[in-house]
Parts: sequence; structure tokens; C-alpha cells
Amino acid sequence: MEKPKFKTVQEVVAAGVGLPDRYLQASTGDEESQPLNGPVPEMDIPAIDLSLLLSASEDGREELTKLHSALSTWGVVQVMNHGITEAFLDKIYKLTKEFFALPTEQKQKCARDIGSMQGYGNDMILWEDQVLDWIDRLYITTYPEDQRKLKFWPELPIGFRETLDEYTMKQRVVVEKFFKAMARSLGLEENSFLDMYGESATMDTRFNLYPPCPRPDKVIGVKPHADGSAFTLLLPDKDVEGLQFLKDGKWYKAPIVNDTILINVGDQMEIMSNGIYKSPVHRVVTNKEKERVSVATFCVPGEEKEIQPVEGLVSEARPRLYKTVKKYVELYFQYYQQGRRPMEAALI
Ligand SMILES: O=C(O)CCC(=O)C(=O)O
Ligand SMILES: [Fe+2]
Repeated sequence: MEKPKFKTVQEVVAAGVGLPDRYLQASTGDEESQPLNGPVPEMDIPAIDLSLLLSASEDGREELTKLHSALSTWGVVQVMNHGITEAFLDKIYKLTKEFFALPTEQKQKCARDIGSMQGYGNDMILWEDQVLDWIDRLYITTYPEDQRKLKFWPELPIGFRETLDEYTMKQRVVVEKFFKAMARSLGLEENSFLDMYGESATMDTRFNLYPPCPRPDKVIGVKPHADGSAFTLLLPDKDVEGLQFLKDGKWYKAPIVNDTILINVGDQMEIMSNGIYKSPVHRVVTNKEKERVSVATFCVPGEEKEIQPVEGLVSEARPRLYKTVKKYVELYFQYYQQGRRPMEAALI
């Protein structure tokens, strides 16, 4: 098997050769108003009770209103009472840290092949002169089961595979409820989005490690992007901040709230909701002293599915904003490479 051409961030750090130029961001000109490592205000997003969202009670309706308000402004919510115990989430965080702490040779057993996304490696190099993100990751397709490639599922740390399998099944329950809740919050029949999303939808989980970085003013953990998924379930680090969302041209940091899952809308949900729910641009900044981890699961419609605004959200007052797209993720990378917002391709 071909080995990846570039070193992981952990290997760069271990080599002790200083910071390679490939990680240095070009000046964007707006550093003065909001420098990469400067203080940013915290975003004001609600914690939504998932167990209430599908209830017909007064409290349930109130929760749906909160969901609508957060997703149509920020495109992000914290979800609590999601049915996954704190002890289980802690196990995921622990296994993530243990995986990245393994010796390089052990991690390389799950190394990504050149040109493919799945497996262990550094920021994927998609174009020449790309400034690299300060991140190492393990990217695994977890669902449907027949699409799993076990060679990318680490055998160590012990329990990783079983726990990831269990986490996938638990997340599926959350995903279905969340789709139904989003439909209800827009006055639609419960299955409106699920029917379009499809039975063949995939889940990809990405374990992210951001080692301490010598130049947080010049180096970024993940460059600004919006997710190409329908939506993303995220477990941000429980102690170390870093995730920021862009709203009206300003960056805000995501709060850390224990025992919640952060869910952000992705481009394909923005399309299905005819633009009512926003796929937010976000980034991750680096930290000089502390290592940070996160675990993101991307929920992606099946490749054969045609994704478009659902009927109930198109009217004379609100004309259709997006074309029908298929295999959006492929299109996503073509645009991303050109430094363009992939969403542009879907706009009518
Ligand atoms: O590390 C994080 O908190 C977010 C990572 C992210 O945005 C992504 O993986 O798409
Ligand atoms: Fe993201």
C-alpha cells in the first residue's frame, strides 16, 4: 500500500524541525478586526431537549420554536437528552485520545490511501500550494454496514471498533429524531426530509486531533468551510475551545456544554429546507499549550438521491432557491478546491 506523501502534524512536531511554511496562512487583511488567535464573543445558541421535540405537549411546541429560531439564524444547536449517556460519550473521547497517542507505526496500519478520504492521515491535499490545516484525523465510513472498510477501523486501542459500532447505532436514533423534529418545526409532515434523505444514507465519522501549535496567530486547525452533509453531529473537546462560527461577517466561539451533542446544519439540509435552515461557515483555531480533540459524524444522503427543496417550503412568496443536486459531496470537493463556496453551484 502506498503511504501518504506528507507527514502528520504529530510527526512534524516530533521531528522538531520547526514549523514548515506549508502551514502558514497568507494574510487575509482582516486580522486586525479579528485576529486568528484573538478573543471572540460566545455565540448565543439554545440547548434543545431532543426528548421533548417530538411530543405534542405545550413544552414540545416551545422546543420546536427554539429549534426553528436557532437553525434559521445560526444553523447550530446544542442537543441535550439525546439518549446517549455521558459515560458513553466519555468513552468516545477517551478512545479518541488513546488512538492518537499510539505509536506512529500502529496508527499507520489504518493509513489513508493516496487520493482517498478514508483512513488515518493529515489534512488532505487537494490542490497545489494548499496551506495545510493543523490537524490529524481518522476518517471512517460507519454506515450502512455493507460499506464499512474494516482495514480503516483501528484494532487498538482495545474496544475502539465495538464502541464505534455502538456509537453509530445510537447516533442513528438521534439522526432520525432530529430529521423528524426539523420537519415538524417547519410545519411539514414528519418524514418529509427523511424520505428525501433515503434509506441508503451514509454516516462518516471523523476523529480529529489538533496538537498544540507554536503559532496560533498564523496557523489554523480547520480552515473556514460549511459542511457538505445534511447535518453533522459533533462532540467538541470538553475542555479546550477552538470551534468558531461565522455570522454576519463576524466570528463567534461555540460554547462548551457538557453532555450535549452539537448539531450543525450542512449544505444539503439548507437545500432541502429551501434556505430556511442555514449551513453555517465555521473554522477551528489552534492552541499554543493544549491539545484538542473532536469527533464529527457527517450524515450524508445516498448517492442516488436527488436533493432539492421539499415541496411544502416552495411557494410564490418563497420561490425555489436551489437546483436539484445529486452526489453533492463530489461537487463539494471540486468547488472547495477552487476556494469557492460549494453552495454556489446549487443556487438557481
Ligand atoms: O473540531 C471541530 O470542532 C470541528 C471540525 C469540523 O468542522 C469538521 O470536521 O467538519
Ligand atoms: Fe465542519
